[in-house]
Amino acid sequence: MAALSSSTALSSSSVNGLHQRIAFSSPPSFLLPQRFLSAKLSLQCRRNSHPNMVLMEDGAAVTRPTHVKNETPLNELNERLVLGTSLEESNDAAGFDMNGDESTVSITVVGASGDLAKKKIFPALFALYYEGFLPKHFTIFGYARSKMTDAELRNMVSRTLTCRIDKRENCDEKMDEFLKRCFYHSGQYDSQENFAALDKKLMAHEGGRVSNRLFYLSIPPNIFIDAVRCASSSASSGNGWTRVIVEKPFGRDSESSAAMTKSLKQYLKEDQIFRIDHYLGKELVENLSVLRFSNLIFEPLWSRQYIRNVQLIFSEDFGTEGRGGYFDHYGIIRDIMQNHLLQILALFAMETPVSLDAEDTRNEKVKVLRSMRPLRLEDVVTGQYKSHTKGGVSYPAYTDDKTVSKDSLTPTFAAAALFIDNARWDGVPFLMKAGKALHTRRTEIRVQFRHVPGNLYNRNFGTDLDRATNELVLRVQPDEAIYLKINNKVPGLGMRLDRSHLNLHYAARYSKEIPDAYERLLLDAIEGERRLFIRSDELDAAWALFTPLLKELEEKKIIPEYYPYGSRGPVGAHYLAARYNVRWGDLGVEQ
Ligand SMILES: NC(=O)C1=CN([C@@H]2O[C@H](COP(=O)(O)OP(=O)(O)OC[C@H]3O[C@@H](n4cnc5c(N)ncnc54)[C@H](OP(=O)(O)O)[C@@H]3O)[C@@H](O)[C@H]2O)C=CC1
Ligand SMILES: O=C1O[C@H](COP(=O)(O)O)[C@@H](O)[C@H](O)[C@H]1O
Repeated sequence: MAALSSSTALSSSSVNGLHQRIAFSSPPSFLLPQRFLSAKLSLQCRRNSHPNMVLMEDGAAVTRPTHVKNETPLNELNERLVLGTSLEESNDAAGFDMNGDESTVSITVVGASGDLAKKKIFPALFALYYEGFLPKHFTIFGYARSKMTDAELRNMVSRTLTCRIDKRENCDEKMDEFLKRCFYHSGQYDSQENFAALDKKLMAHEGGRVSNRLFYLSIPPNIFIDAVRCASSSASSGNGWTRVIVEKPFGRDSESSAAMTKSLKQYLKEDQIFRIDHYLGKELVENLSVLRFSNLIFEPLWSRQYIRNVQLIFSEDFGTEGRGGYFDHYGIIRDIMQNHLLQILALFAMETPVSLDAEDTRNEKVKVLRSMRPLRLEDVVTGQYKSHTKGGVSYPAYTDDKTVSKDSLTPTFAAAALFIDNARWDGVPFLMKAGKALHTRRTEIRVQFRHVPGNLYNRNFGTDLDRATNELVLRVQPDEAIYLKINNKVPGLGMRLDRSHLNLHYAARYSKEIPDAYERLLLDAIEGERRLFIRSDELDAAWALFTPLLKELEEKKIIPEYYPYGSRGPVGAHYLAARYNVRWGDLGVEQ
């Protein structure tokens, strides 16, 4: 923050490096990044004599990747904590010393009375606490204009907390302990005085330790900058790190996004800004790189040579109920495509990063985004849901929402064809489809492969050869799964071919509940791991692709294709796909 000297900027690589771990489970040996460093693990880490390997409680060997630069021996880190160091060094130490007595982490949820705070942020913080991922000394503050006492905040938060389905031991006790660490401060978002009063309370809780502060901006975007300005001048840490999580929307186009970045950078350095895209915290999205880069059967196929098209599909079976005011200003392209789906696309299509370090991954994402063609109007179909009655139940039209104008042309559905003009992906259509009020709630990545050349079994497939190609599906949600459609012989004396799924169904394979995306991202922000957050040049590249299209849609007042609430969306999406010789994978009988 402006008030912070340059020495408060976090030097990321050493912290990231220490927290980036690879776990090898028992046979079959499968490579998984296991980045979590629980308080317990830090302790074990220090006890272990081998600098690169520790044993988890479940017996898995956990190693620190050898590529990590600037690794600081653990005992040296501890020594530095005790001896006192420059701010930058204490940043590293404080970030790592999750179990130590010397540092604290204070998390301030700005906009604590709001929907996102209740629905996602407090429950995620509790889950982290329950699992032992929060440091020994932490405090949570809610900040908003609403008048509330600490007890009222705790009461509000307690109604949102649940225990893991797979772990319920001591849950009530843990909730009580957690709630005792939650406090509330009422204030205006543009008041330095109010933030200064928050600062005093934070200091009292920090008790003279190295103070690390995380502010989560869970407020509407028009007040982001006020809040950052006040937090920076009146409530940033004096001797540790200060980080700010910023929620989307990051502007509405290239210009407004650049203006927001410029304003944020008046008060924060880029490495203090954690722009969140919660899709990057989803388990299956994290697994995308693992699947691709750690399996020989996939990595060599990942190009135009073998992949015919890629589909990124997001659908929700509910409308904008309750969020129409926000949504009408943005529409589905800005709400889902320009961020969530494009981020997945970038991860999918990027070249192999030099390492798992945040900057290496983000560099590759920027490169691939900058190799993409800006969207053209003819490659996009938009839609808006209309009312529909089914089984005696009436479902509203988008424009029935009182906060939406009756003549709104805002798309609640869009399908688009995107292209990456580089050697790997030349000519491969990347199709995106996102919609609200559709027939199902689902997010998936579909990879359709080419035909086997000169396939011996062509005549056994019948006339529709498309049906015989392989398809890899990553079902991000719900009911996470990765399955590969293959061709096999139907058992028996004849030669009949069938399509089957090789299926990694998470619920069947793993008994552990999958953490919510916000848990992963909050923990990353606390640990200073930036890999899953959006860097400003990524954001610029993402907006550059969509801004001309968004302007054209609005200037030409393009009328969306109306589709009934609960349907599969506009038929235009099929024509668009057909133009590129693609069939949407989510529509067939056999999905
Ligand atoms: N809700 C969701 O599911 C998602 C939200 N987001 C983003 O997260 C952020 C927070 O979202 P959400 O919790 O839904 O937002 P809310 O509309 O619930 O606002 C959060 C809090 O901000 C304060 N606030 C609201 N409007 C104003 C205003 N005009 N001026 C000053 N203060 C205001 C209110 O607190 P008080 O009056 O007490 O000060 C409110 O409780 C937004 O940027 C949103 O775009 C992103 C993804 C999903
Ligand atoms: O960012 C957003 O995401 C939600 C969907 O998130 P999910 O994790 O529930 O899939 C979407 O409903 C909302 O419109 C959008 O702003």
